[in-house]
Amino acid sequence: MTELLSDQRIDEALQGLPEWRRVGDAIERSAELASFPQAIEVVNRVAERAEAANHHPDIDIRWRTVTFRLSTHSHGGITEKDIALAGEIDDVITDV
Ligand SMILES: C[C@H](O)[C@H](O)[C@H]1CNC2=NC(N)=NC(=O)C2=N1
Repeated sequence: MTELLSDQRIDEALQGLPEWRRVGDAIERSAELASFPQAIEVVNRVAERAEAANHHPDIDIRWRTVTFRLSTHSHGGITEKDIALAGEIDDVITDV
């Protein structure tokens, strides 16, 4: 059962996600890639992970900088689904 996380749990989870920060009812991180094509490659790989998880980030692409914002829209806030996908996004960025 997906539930909204407490502020304490969010803070704990962000300890393990040092690139991410809380922005209101979402968590967010940016990454600067080596090129625009590489930024798009990251977005495509994240899209595959998101589809597999049936959980989708908001994505902002500005040249080489990609910003991912995660919130569980159906719950209006941050759930474990956001924490899990954030970890997967970090893996994609590290591996690209
Ligand atoms: C019908 C489908 O399962 C839902 O709309 C999914 C799709 N992806 C989603 N992504 C996010 N971030 N939040 C959701 O509530 C959500 N719901």
